[in-house]
Amino acid sequence: MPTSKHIILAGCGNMGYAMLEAWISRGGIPPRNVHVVEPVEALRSRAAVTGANAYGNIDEIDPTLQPAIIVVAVKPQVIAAVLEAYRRFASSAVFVSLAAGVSIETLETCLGPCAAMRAMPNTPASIGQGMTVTFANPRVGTAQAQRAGELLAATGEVIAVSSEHLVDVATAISGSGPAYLFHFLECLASAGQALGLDRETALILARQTIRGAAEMAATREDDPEVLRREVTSPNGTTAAALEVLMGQNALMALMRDAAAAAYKRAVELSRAN
Ligand SMILES: NC(=O)C1=CN([C@@H]2O[C@H](COP(=O)(O)OP(=O)(O)OC[C@H]3O[C@@H](n4cnc5c(N)ncnc54)[C@H](OP(=O)(O)O)[C@@H]3O)[C@@H](O)[C@H]2O)C=CC1
Ligand SMILES: O=C(O)[C@@H]1CCC=N1
Repeated sequence: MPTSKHIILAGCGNMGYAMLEAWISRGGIPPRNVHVVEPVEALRSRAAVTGANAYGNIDEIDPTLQPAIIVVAVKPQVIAAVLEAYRRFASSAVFVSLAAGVSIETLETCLGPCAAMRAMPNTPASIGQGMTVTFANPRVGTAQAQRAGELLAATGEVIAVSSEHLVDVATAISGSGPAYLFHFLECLASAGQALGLDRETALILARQTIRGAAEMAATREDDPEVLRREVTSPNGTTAAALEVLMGQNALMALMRDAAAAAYKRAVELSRAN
């Protein structure tokens, strides 16, 4: 039997669509090989614009279709109910679940014994700048792992971890991380407004500063501390600000608390599912 090239994407909301955009615009995946299942009409139409096949329900798919990979991008709270209809693919396809906190054990409870992976991506996947952390069960064969890895690599960097709980840790750092940065952007712009800039100018300054700093951090191999020190003149303006941010480890403690709260929630979700 020839190897199937078909991919099912179950759920095409924020994260599913970010992946779909990357697969088609950067990953060289022919849209005709992608089958999106999404009940929300507007999201289904958005997916169809990429050229992918779009269905409101898994039962609308050609019953003879044998997908190689099924990417599950529905909310953790509904995944068990959703997977029921996918059991028929459990003996042939590799399942890649993006759901935060949903364990491999839960996936296998829903699907029966199957090749199952967890992948924790983030929304910069849509522009090929994503970070995805993966963990696979032993049923995932070498060829399946390679094909799933290639699919995820179209969205940016991919790292495989050897312990499942590290996927929950990654959820708290890279999965949710873009939201922390977007909030930092909001905060920096708001500070600019408080000091007298209009909102539009404050956002331009904050956005380009974050873009430039992120690019520098990504392209230079120095420790971030080195980059920070380069900005900080002795007794200058940055030192004055960092005294507020770093005094008593203020931002460090806040960041650790925030990430710990995200991790705790991932663990709660794993118990609820
Ligand atoms: N957003 C992010 O940055 C990240 C999200 N994730 C994970 O990705 C998953 C999806 O998150 P996100 O995209 O934000 O959520 P969204 O709610 O934006 O997207 C999920 C979509 O799945 C749809 N859906 C519900 N039931 C089915 C079904 N039976 N078949 C197909 N689709 C269905 C939902 O419809 P309806 O609204 O009607 O229920 C919704 O449109 C979650 O498990 C999350 O943990 C992981 C990393 C990052
Ligand atoms: O907020 C969430 O639960 C999902 C998982 C990581 C990012 N978004």
